[in-house]
Amino acid sequence: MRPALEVIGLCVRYRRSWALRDCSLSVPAGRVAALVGPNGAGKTTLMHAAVGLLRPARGTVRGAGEVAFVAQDKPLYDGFTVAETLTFGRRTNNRWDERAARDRLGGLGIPLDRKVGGLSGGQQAQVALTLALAKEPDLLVLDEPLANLDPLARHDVMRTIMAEVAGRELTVLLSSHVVSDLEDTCDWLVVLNGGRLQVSGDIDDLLAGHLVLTGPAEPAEGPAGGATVVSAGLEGRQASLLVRGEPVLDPRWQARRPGLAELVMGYLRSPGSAALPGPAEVGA
Ligand SMILES: Nc1ncnc2c1ncn2[C@@H]1O[C@H](COP(=O)(O)OP(=O)(O)OP(=O)(O)O)[C@@H](O)[C@H]1O
Repeated sequence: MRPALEVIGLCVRYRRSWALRDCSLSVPAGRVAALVGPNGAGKTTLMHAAVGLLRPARGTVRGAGEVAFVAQDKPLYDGFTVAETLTFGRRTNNRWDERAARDRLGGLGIPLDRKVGGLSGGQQAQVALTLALAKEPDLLVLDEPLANLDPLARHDVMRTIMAEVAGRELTVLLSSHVVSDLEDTCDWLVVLNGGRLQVSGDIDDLLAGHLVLTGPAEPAEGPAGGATVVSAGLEGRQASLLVRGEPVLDPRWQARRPGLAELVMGYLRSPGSAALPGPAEVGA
C-alpha cells in the first residue's frame, strides 16, 4: 500500500538558512503520527511543505488524496457565527460533510448561533478541527492542535481525532510539545531536531527496539556491547543510557524498556543520533 505521506530528500531554505535538510520519511495510511521536536526544529516547515504551502529547495513531498490542514493560529473568522463558518466551509470546498460537522459540534455542546470570537480556546480548536474533518480528508495535518488548551480540552481534541481515525481511513500528522498528550493516540513517531530528521517509525517497534540501562558510572565505557548508545547521562551516582538494540549485559546493569517521553528525550539530547528507515524502505 502506498504511504499517506512520503517525503524524500526534502530541503527547505528561508533566505540563507536551512530549515530542513535532507529529510526522508514515510507515514503509512491509517496512522496517527506525532511530529515532535524543540522550538525551531522545522515542524511547521515540514507541515507547510506537506500541504503544499511552500516549495522545497530540493526533494519531494507527496500527500495521498485529499489533504486538510489546521494551522497553529486556528484561522477562523471571529465575527462569523459557527453556523456561518460551516456555510463558508460548504461553499468553498468540493467535499463537505455538513451532517457530520453539525453532529460533532452538537455532541460537543458548541452552539451554532454563537460568534466564533465568543467561544473558548478549546471550543475554537474543536471548530477548526471540525471544519478540517468536514472536508473528508485522506490526510489531516494539524500544527500544534493542543497548544493553549487545558487538559480536558486536550483530551477532547485527541478523542475527536481517535474517533475519526477509527471510523474511516484517515491518516493524521500532528505536532506537539507535550509528548504525554500523544501516548494514547499516536502510533507513529517523527522526531525533528535542528532541521534534521532523527526518528521516523512505528511507536511500538521503536519502544521494543530500545532499552534504558542504569548501572555504575564507572567504568566510563559502559555496558552497551552489541547495541548503539543513543544518549548517556548521570543520575546521581548512576549512569543512565538509552540504547538501540540488545546489548550483552554485565550483571551490574539493569535494563528496562523506555516510555515514549524517555525515547524522545534521549534522541533530542543527542542530535547526532538517528533511528531511521533505510532508503529502500522510504522509497518503497
Ligand atoms: N518565514 C520564515 N522566514 C525565515 N525563517 C523562518 C521562517 N519560518 C521559519 N523560519 C526558521 O526556520 C526554522 C524552522 O522553523 P519552524 O517554524 O518550522 O520550526 P518549529 O519546529 O515549527 O518551531 P516551533 O516549535 O517553535 O513552532 C527556524 O529556525 C525558524 O526561525
